[in-house]
Amino acid sequence: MSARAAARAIDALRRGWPVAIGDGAAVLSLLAIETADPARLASFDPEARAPVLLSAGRAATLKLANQREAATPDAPVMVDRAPWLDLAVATALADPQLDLATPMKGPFAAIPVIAPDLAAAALQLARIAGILPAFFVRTDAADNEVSITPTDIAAHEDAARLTIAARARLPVEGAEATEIVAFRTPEMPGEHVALLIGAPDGRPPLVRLHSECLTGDVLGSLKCDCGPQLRAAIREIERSGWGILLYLRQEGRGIGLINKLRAYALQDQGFDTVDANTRLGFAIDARDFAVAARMLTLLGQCEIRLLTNNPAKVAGLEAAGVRVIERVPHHLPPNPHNERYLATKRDRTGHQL
Ligand SMILES: Nc1nc2c(ncn2[C@@H]2O[C@H](COP(=O)(O)OP(=O)(O)OP(=O)(O)O)[C@@H](O)[C@H]2O)c(=O)[nH]1
Ligand SMILES: [Zn+2]
Repeated sequence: MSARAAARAIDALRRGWPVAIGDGAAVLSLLAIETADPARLASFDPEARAPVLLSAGRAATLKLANQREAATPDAPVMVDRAPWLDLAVATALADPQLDLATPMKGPFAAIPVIAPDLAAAALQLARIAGILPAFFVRTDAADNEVSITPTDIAAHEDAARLTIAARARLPVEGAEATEIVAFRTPEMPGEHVALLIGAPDGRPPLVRLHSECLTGDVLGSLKCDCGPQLRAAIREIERSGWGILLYLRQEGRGIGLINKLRAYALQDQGFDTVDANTRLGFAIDARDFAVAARMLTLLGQCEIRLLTNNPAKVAGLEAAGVRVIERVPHHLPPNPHNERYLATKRDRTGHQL
């Protein structure tokens, strides 16, 4: 297992360099479409034979000729290479921003996915790297390519590797008796933090899992309810006597800031938050709440009350061994810009009202 391999692979993909994923039995060599250029594509695939790896959500959006219904939007699909499928066409396949502007060439045909486990790992790596989940693929590795295994990628998001790195007193607005605890793993670029608010009194703590939202938390975006929810959670925990706010670096429900902003651009075209993620080729919610469970466990809290409207957070914590004895609703008044977003969460992602 090499964490270094995953870090190098992420760096390579973002720079437009090829990466090989192998598991001993097979290898897939990948060139990310978002960061490729024509010269790199030509040297990666001189005979223009490499098929395109996409996610099922993207393939369904593109109405690929023989695309079978896949179980999840982030499952792998491969598209046969045709001579006219050059980088510009591949970019239109990868990037939904162009869907309404570019009349699709085609017909595109799906082929059986080569090395499905490796292909799924490749899409996961794209999400971690914050790039569009779309690649040219070859089934051999070139010399000098960064090479990586699915285990390396899994280690990158392995909650068990999380440890406490620092803690300090941090009076915050609305809760002056607060301590901040920062966590990290060797691999993860973003540090998760916990605010311990008030003093433990023997009762299970009131806990809020807050996923990072730069636009809402910091910039005051009205498109979502994150900023007000964050500040209200601190006040409510303080009022309850004591509890914990986990600030999880899961920007954009785990797809990263750039891809979230791509989803916002699709929302500007009329798609809702669910369809925008699917059209980009990501799961509707890519977060893994095992990381939150691990943080609570490291803080010695295995039984909690949870401030949320999202049953998936309850289920995620329970599955990772934290008992949620009560779900406490966390609603804030809507504004004209986030009404539709909140309605979509209620109607399509199981949020409770
Ligand atoms: N991909 C994507 N992410 C979004 C969008 N709007 C907000 N987010 C992200 O969604 C997350 C908000 O999550 P939370 O408020 O913690 O959780 P929740 O699932 O709404 O559940 P609650 O606990 O009921 O608030 C943050 O990571 C935001 O960046 C969107 O349109 N697309
Ligand atoms: Zn937000």
